[in-house]
Formats: sequence, C-alpha cells, structure tokens
Amino acid sequence: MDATSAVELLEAQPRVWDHSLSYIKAMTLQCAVEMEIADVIQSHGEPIALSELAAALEISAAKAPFLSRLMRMLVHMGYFTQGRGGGTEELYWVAPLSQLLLKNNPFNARSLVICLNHPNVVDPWRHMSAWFRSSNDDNIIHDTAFAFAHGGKKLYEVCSADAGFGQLEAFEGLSSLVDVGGSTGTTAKVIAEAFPSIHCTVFDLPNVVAAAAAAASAESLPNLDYVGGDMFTDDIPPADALLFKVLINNLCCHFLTERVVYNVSLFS
Ligand SMILES: C[S@@+](CC[C@H](N)C(=O)[O-])C[C@H]1O[C@@H](n2cnc3c(N)ncnc32)[C@H](O)[C@@H]1O
Repeated sequence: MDATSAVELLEAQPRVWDHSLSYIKAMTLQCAVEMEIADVIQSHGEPIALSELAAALEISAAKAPFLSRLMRMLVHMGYFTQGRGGGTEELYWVAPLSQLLLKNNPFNARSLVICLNHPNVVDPWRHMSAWFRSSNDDNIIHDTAFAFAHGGKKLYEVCSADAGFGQLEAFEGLSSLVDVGGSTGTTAKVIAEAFPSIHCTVFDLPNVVAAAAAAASAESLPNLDYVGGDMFTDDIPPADALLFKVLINNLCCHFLTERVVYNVSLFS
C-alpha cells in the first residue's frame, strides 16, 4: 500500500463510522422529544443543573450519568446550550432550535420526529437490500420498499391499521385540510381514507376539478370534496391546514408567496 492510499484509508475510516452511526442523532432527538426535555428545561425558568434535570425527569441516580451523555449530544446537535455559570455543576438551557420541541409551540415538530423515527418508517430502510434483491415470482408486486417491509401494505393502510402511528402523522389534530393544486385528488383521497375524521378538499383549477370529481364519483368518500378555483384570484376554502404538494416549485414564487401568505393569514 502506498503512502497516499494509506492516508486516504485513514481519512475514510471516520467517515464510515460517521455514516454507520448517524442514526444516533435521530434516536437522540426522539429520546429528547419523548422525555420532554425541552419542556422541562424551559419551565424551570433558568439554566438547570444536571441533578435538577434528572430529578425533574424522574431519572434514577444510577442512570443520571447517562443523562449527561444524552445532554452532551443534544448540546452538540444545537438543541441546548451548556455552561457552568459560577458553580461547579454543568447547567443546561434551551437553544433556539429546541423551540421546535416544545409542546406548547403550535409549530413544534414533535409528531414529525416521532413519526419519522417510528419502526413503521424505519423498517423499510432496513429491508432495502432485500427489497432490491426480491423477485416478483410469487406474483406479489411490492413496488416500494415500504410495501415490502409491511406485507404489501401502503402507507395509508399501515396508518389505518395502527391507530397510534396514524395519529403521529403530520395530520394529528386536524379536522379539515385543503390540498391546493390537488389535481386528481390522489393525495387527498389517501389522507381522507386514512383519516376519516379529517374533511379533505381538493382545490384546483375548475376544469381539472370537474374532471377529477367526475372520475371520483364512483368511489366517493363522505369526507372528500372538490372545489374549483384559481388560488391566485379566488378564495381558497378555509381549513385547519393547506397542503401544497409539488406546486410551489412549479409556479411563480413571488406571486404565489404573496397570495398564499395572504390566504394563510386569513385562517390563523
Ligand atoms: C404538478 S401538479 C401537482 C399535483 C398534486 N399536488 C401532486 O402532488 O401530485 C400542479 C397542480 O397545480 C394546479 N394549478 C396550477 N395553477 C393553479 C392555480 N392557479 N390554482 C389552483 N391550482 C393550480 C394544476 O392544475 C395541477 O393540478
């Protein structure tokens, strides 16, 4: 082995370690969300010592040293700050990033974190090589690794079968949703089927909606309807959430932003 390849090999090694262990960040974040660490520190009102944090989280003394490691990782990831103040014990405080972990922040990403780390979502990645290698000889076409890992089920079928997982979706707590530029309604239909308590509206140009509604009439869902209009000039129906999927990148951003921000502000 020549000197260059030895150096390259040496430099490559930590990268492989980094890639292999990168799940630690996701799992650390999930742990922080589940334990509500940001809420506990914020409600303490001032930087909190590790011993106080352990007590507030009801962690036994034997496990407190591991909490220190968890907090070190979360500080490294930018969710908390760490310092000693005037004393000897490490003190932790919330960094701006942890605002997205707070339960009382309506824009928090808690459900997203839990959902994206859920075994239902992670398992397909673990099965990816098996999916690539699998054949369709058994006549079961698993067109995605997700279906392969879930016995042929699609995402909304898994949501329907697993109420806990379904509630973790970004749609938690919604009673209405408008899929703006929803085209034929494929996405809205999946959401309406998976979440019968959410009223879904497909909003698209009148000619698109007319065709989509006619095609869907045979398999109509009670919580799915179609409204025709131009989002730049017509009112988008009010709803708890607006979905813009594969839309904003296709349209004039400046005009769209002005119009949509105006529309969204009407609902907030
Ligand atoms: C690329 S498709 C995206 C469809 C769908 N959201 C999806 O993810 O598959 C863009 C959609 O935006 C709709 N659209 C374009 N301009 C629009 C406007 N001014 N108002 C409402 N819908 C519009 C089009 O008719 C089309 O169905």
